Amino acid sequence: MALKLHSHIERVLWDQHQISRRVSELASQISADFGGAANSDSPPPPPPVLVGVATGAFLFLADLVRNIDLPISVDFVRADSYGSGTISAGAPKLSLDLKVDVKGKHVILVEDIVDTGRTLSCLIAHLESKGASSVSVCAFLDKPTRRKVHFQPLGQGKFYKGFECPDYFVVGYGMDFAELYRNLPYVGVLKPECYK
Ligand SMILES: O=P(O)(O)OC[C@H]1O[C@H](OP(=O)(O)OP(=O)(O)O)[C@H](O)[C@@H]1O
Ligand code: HPA
Repeated sequence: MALKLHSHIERVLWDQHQISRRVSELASQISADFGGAANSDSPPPPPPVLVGVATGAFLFLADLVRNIDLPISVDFVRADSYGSGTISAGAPKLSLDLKVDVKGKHVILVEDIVDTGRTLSCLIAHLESKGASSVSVCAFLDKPTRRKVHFQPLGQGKFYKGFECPDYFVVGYGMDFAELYRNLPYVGVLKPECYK
């Protein structure tokens, strides 16, 4: 395998400019939805807790929260199912739990990618069991053609999506293959020889 990172990429699907534009649109949408109407007499909803799904969401979460104009909290969970391969190994296991108490709070789960839907389905159920009053999902990429498990946001929660992803195993902007390529600033598809 060649040493230079970018030479491993066959095709870029979303570059840095497209990513940053879309992330700021998502952040504006969240700020508007959770900020309350400027001309309303009713109090704004309590600020949400943004929960990043480690490890893949780390860059998306960092960019998203810096564009949200509300006093939010940030936390992490981890649910492992892919190991070092490209196929989901089945039911995910929670291996890192929340620090923040989400009881009675609005939570936004921040994901890099939704594929089979197993991770989100497991995490939404977990947050419900912890008493969250709503759970929204903000996923940078959605691969709907791969869905195996239907999940639904909890309560008044919404599903915010960055881009719809074709059925490729993608890397970059937090997403890995065998724990590599997370540091690519764009999303791309690896050259076939790099999947070995
Ligand atoms: O919809 P699903 O089929 O459940 O797949 C989506 C999940 O898979 C990846 O996580 P992974 O388990 O690979 O861990 P990582 O975030 O550490 O890369 C990705 O970050 C999502 O969390
Ligand atoms: O396409 C993908 N890339 C990286 N991680 C993933 N987890 C599910 N799908 C993917």
